[in-house]
Amino acid sequence: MSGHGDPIPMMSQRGPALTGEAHVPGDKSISHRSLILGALSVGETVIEGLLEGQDVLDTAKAMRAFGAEVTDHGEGRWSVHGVGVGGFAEPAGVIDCGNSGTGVRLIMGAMATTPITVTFTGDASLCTRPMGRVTDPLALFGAKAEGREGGRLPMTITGVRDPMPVRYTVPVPSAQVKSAVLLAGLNAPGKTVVIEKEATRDHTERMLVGFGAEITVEETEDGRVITLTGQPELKPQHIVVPRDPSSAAFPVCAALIAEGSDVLVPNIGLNPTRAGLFETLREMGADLTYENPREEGGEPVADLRARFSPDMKGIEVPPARAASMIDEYPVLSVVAAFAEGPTVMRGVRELRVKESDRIDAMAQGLRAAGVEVEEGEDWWIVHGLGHGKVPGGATVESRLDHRIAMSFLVMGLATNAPMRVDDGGPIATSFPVFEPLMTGLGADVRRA
Ligand SMILES: O=C(O)C1=C[C@@H](OP(=O)(O)O)[C@@H](O)[C@H](O)C1
Ligand SMILES: C=C(OP(=O)(O)O)C(=O)O
Repeated sequence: MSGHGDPIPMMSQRGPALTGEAHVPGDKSISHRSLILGALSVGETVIEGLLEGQDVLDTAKAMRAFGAEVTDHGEGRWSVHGVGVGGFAEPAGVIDCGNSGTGVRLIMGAMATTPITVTFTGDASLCTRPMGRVTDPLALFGAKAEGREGGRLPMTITGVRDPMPVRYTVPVPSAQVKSAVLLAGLNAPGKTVVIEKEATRDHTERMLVGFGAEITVEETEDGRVITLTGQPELKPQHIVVPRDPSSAAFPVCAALIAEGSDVLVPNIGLNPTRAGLFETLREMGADLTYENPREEGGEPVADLRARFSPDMKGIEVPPARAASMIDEYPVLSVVAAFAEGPTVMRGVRELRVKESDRIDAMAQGLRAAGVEVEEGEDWWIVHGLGHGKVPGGATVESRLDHRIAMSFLVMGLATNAPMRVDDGGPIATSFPVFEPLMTGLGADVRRA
């Protein structure tokens, strides 16, 4: 999907307290990886609870183009009949990853050590995002990339027949880059080593273990050292995708700011590489509890209970926590507007290269809604006004960015005047049931 349909203007406003249960969809990161690793296995992988957002559907389509048999059995149950490591066929057409950075970067890694030539593209947002961070390490294996200036899509990658294993220190905190190198390393002989100075989400490492690869992780002074032995035969898996903490963030934050609310968000994966937002909210004084904590599929899981929290205080978010909540800064900045005093967010340069420049998109929308924001290249400060004091009444551009659209629609549930976004269409990339889920809690969120 390189284009989007007509814009879908949406609005939200204060209404009754939010109550009830919010069953958010499957985790987007794990859904992409389930399809890709399933396609690289020999035999049939069954996936339950796959996120059926457009980003993941585009990855499913891509896996079919590489020769895997991908079947939708209904109600979130999918199967992938894989072609094995090194078994990708050359696709007949261009691989269009739509809006998805994760999709395009992981698939580039997965094909780079197979001798096929593949052209990748995406929508107007994805075509502005940097791909050099992935094609640089893929070149070390011997893959060649030709794209637009600045390493932008559309881009053609020619995979290498006799790849060399690599040792690579990831220069930016990015699970997508780390994962692309590991997926490329799957079809290189010997040991591929990836070093990350800051821990990022570790789903690829955990899932590779599940699929039967030989992979070790050592915590050292230089960071996390991940060693993968190439050319395994990956064994198909039965995967139950946990619910997405990044989607849970929206009903949780809505409940914290909307008067009188009490919402349960069951079965949320609390892998420490993903749970930074919830820790931050608790430090701000949010009434957010983890009920029924347990382990499922080797991951910590709990039911999140969020209640209206009128007395939250702004805090300095530890920069070391950034990677574990990188997609949650937009909605955190909304909560920060309703807390007392400044919330300081540093070490967040990566926010500038997401689906939009998220610091700029949020800062402009928050200012239009009457909230003071300061910003620098890798930091920003939201000056919270406190509960009941945020004016709102703005129309904000969502910039082809689902998280910007959802964040401002959450904001409108507690501002003095309604909030509008020019296009809620991108929400379907990660959280297609956002609108019915929020209205099911009692929120006044609608197409306008
Ligand atoms: O690996 C992943 O599944 C993701 C990694 C993160 O991106 P970066 O690797 O660019 O930080 C995150 O923002 C994205 O939503 C999903
Ligand atoms: C950054 C995101 O996704 P991606 O990089 O996959 O486009 C996101 O979902 O917030």
